[in-house]
Amino acid sequence: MSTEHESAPGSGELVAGIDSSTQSTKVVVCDAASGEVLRSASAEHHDGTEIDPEVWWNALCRATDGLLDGVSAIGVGAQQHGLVALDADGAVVRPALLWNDTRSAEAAERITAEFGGAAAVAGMTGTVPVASLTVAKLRWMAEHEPRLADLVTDVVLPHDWLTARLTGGEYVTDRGDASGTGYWSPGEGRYRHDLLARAFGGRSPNTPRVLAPGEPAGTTPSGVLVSAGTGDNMAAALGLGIAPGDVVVSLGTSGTVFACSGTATGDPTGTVAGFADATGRFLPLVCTLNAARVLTSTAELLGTDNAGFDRLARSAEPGAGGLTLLPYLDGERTPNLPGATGTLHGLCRDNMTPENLARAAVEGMLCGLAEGLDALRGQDVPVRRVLLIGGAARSEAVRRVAPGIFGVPVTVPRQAEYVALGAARQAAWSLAGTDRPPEWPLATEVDLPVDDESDGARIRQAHRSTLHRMHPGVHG
Ligand SMILES: Nc1ncnc2c1ncn2[C@@H]1O[C@H](COP(=O)(O)OP(=O)(O)O)[C@@H](O)[C@H]1O
Ligand SMILES: O=C(CO)[C@@H](O)[C@H](O)COP(=O)(O)O
Repeated sequence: MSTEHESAPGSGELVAGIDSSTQSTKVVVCDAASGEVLRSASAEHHDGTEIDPEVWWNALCRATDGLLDGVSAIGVGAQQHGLVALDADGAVVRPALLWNDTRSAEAAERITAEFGGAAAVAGMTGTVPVASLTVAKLRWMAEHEPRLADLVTDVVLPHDWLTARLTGGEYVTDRGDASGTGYWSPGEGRYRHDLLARAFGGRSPNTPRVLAPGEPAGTTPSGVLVSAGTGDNMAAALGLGIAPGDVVVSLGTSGTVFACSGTATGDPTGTVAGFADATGRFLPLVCTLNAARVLTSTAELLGTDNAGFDRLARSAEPGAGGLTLLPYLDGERTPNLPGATGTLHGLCRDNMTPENLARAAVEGMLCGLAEGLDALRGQDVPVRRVLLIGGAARSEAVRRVAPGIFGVPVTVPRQAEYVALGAARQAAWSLAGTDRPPEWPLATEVDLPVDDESDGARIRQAHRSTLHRMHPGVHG
């Protein structure tokens, strides 16, 4: 466990936000009125694509140990989509299957066809099922673990499970996280139990009650208010307080590109997931499976750490001497290539240097996300600037390369755990009982202009031609 920061408490009420993401749990304690972060801590999870939810609970307990004194309300943001399948006694029937587990890829294809095809299902739930979605994981379970599937009475998501652990009460969720299941309609604001039953062998298990934005979930046994919680990307949007024209690019385990929108989307190509947000609006989002770990794995290969990797990447020329990396190290979700592996293209004796390899990793990761920005534009989402967050946004190399590849100015907000901050802001909202969340100012660390678009365009073109050479079926 690490406690990262401590300063004098503010005068007002305190709220806490938790981010239970893929690699770790982070906690911030904030002043409820201003959002100023007063205390923070984190605890690691172990690697893998399935995990016993007790690991999240233990990490939450370690990270919050001694941190919550004086806190009046708490909120949980957590990784989206994970399947927590429970039996009649409330016990998990198997470890949770996470968003980055690709075993459900064929199941996703089958249910998309059964639901009437991509356009039809995008119209019903906003999102075309891929391996990540809860609905695909349920089908996989029904097909491959039928005896366990028979035991399932309730299906909840990671944040629902943690929230209920805090309250000791019924399972509840919010519209943001519910929208990532594949059996909830953001446009209609209701579950599609018919789709859930069709995916799960004809039977629809219980699903958590969907709370209204700002509605509390309950209290802890010691009387601390617990807010509804939400998915991690929805929490980040709330933590950043994004406005029209702002698009968030989050470089965590996943790479996500998202914006808030007043209208529900339903992209029939499946690239843009039509999620809901935590405030009553919508959150069109593109997700890649390979982001920060592309950099950390390349650093490991090169025998260096994050700082050394950064120095290498920054000393190579734009275009990495002709190297392109398709960084599908864990398969890929966008483009939908769950079984893919990575490709390093264009090697010759002259360009085969650690510097070029590091730079190709940065460019390859960012090119995938730039495709996401284009896909959002295709859904009429305005893209005026990118807000860059997540672990890999700390990388100086990423910061230098991103504006050129994205073709729009990039703002790096002041370093903070924005998922945890958004969960804390939701807690402050529930505590205040107001119609809207409290206004918390967003501080900027640096604004990065686009200084050489032509490099970015050239790099993206090289990335696209490698993609089409290796995966000719991918459109775009
Ligand atoms: N300076 C850096 N350069 C590259 N990657 C970094 C840097 N700092 C942290 N990371 C990586 O960011 C990732 C964690 O990011 P985070 O947003 O917390 O992920 P998640 O929310 O998915 O758990 C880790 O893989 C970590 O190694
Ligand atoms: O599946 C998605 C979004 O649809 C992921 O963004 C997960 O929500 C996990 O996020 P991180 O652990 O990378 O923050």
